[in-house]
Amino acid sequence: MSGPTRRWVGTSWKMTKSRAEAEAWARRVGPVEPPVGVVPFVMPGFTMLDLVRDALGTGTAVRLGAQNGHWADAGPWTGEVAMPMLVEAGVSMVEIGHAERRAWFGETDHTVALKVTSAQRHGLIPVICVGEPAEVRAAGRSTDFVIDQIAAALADAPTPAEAVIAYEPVWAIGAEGRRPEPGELVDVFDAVARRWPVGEAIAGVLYGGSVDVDNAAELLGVPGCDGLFVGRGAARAEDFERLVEIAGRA
Ligand SMILES: O=C(CO)COP(=O)(O)O
Repeated sequence: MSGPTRRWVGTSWKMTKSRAEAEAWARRVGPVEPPVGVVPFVMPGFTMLDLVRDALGTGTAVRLGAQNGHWADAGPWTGEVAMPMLVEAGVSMVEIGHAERRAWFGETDHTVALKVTSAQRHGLIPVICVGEPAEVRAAGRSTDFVIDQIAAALADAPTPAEAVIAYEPVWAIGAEGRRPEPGELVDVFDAVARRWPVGEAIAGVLYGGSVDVDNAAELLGVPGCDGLFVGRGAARAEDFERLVEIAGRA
């Protein structure tokens, strides 16, 4: 996965959207031709993966992702979805270790590492979510915290160069989150870029947390930021399209 640096623009719908809403979004976004080097992706809920895949259409530039996947290939894991199942559904990327999953569903650095390994064994690009809580930032330990999370996630990765990192500080995510000043992100992006150079050791480092069409360009301007991972700010198809355009100019 070497070559020119890419710009990734992705959205996770988390636990939102009806099938009708999902289909309308995907039908509109599917035919979009992104600017050269921009890689759009969407991560719907599991029950909508086939629907969204079909609504995006064959030949779409938009990659399909899932919001989670289990580390075992199959077995007695009630309620879980295995990476081979995602592959069968047409998924090419899988989100791993989102802050909400770490906070509510017991995800740890260990389970994140297991999932990264499984995703890569099955040819999926893991989107590894990392980010410090507010108290860690207040204590001035953001960079060390994030570096440790990434190192743990990649500890057993068969091909670390084909992993995407999403830096999503916990304090910036969701309706309760605080919009970051780009300057607040510089140190973390700088430290990650030094340790895992893009194109060599990692496929891209994205920023996520309270991104929208108004702050996208300035966030993409943070050195080492290779893209955006967006929740609420990309829920509307037209906003996602704008974000893809903005990434093309950044
Ligand atoms: O968690 C996020 C993306 O995974 C970010 O969510 P928001 O963009 O809604 O803050």
